[in-house]
Amino acid sequence: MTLSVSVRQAVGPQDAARRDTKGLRDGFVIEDLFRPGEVKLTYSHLDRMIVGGVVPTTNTLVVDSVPETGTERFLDRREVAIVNIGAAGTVSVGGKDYALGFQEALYVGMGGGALGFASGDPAAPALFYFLSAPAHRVCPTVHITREMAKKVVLGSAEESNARTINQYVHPDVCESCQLLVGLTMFEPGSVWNTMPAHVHDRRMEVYLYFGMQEATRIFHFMGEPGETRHVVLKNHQAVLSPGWSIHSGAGTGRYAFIWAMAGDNMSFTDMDKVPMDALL
Ligand SMILES: O=C[C@H](O)[C@@H](O)CC(=O)C(=O)O
Ligand SMILES: [Zn+2]
Repeated sequence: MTLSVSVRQAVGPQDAARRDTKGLRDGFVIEDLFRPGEVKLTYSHLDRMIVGGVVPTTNTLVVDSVPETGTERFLDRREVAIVNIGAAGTVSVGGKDYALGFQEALYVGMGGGALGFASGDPAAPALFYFLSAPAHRVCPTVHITREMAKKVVLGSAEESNARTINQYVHPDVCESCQLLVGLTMFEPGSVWNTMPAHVHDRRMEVYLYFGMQEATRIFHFMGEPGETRHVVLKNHQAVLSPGWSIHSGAGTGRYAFIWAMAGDNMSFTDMDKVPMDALL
């Protein structure tokens, strides 16, 4: 089977607070996204976000019909954003090809048609990170280059969190219905993301950590501010964040991450900052 879908039901805060490590990981961590020759999708019931990895090798991989959506074609009532975190590859949308280099993205609007994924070199495949949310109108397909991203510089070396948030799918860069997607990169030696932490009950969020050495680990903090837990993540693992949960991590070495959100509004700055005193 080249396309597989696993479903994650929503987990509430009281349930999450009682879970052990395995229970937390089963609910929130996506461990195995990028398998050569496969499309691996996770259908989350958090705002119905679909999170996946597509790694074409010798053959083109196609995403066109996914039974879990209950629609004839995958994009009939959905939009998708694809970010390439591997070697050069091509995404075709309804027959039109878009060459996507490292850290380039493609937004495809509702009704875009079949998606085809190919790698330039099967021995050094593209790694397509795939994010899809329900959509209500057609927005144009946009190839988003690294230069097009809107850059927000945050943090400081003293706080170990000097970083740049590159906003890719964002109202100032590329129109979408629900999806907000970007890529956060760090200055050398800075390892903390999103601290002070925040929540946004209006939107879910998912982080994909990448660009890490084999031995590097992320300690990702989640949970209600007064009831925090951590999960330990390796390179290329993702973690789902419900609206009630903080989402902040520290790496034992260099990393980058892709954040993506879907939900009730498109306002990136609509966050409820969590005072440090509220964290327990
Ligand atoms: O709601 C927005 C998200 O949590 C991220 O954009 C935060 C982030 O990239 C960072 O602070 O490093
Ligand atoms: Zn957030």
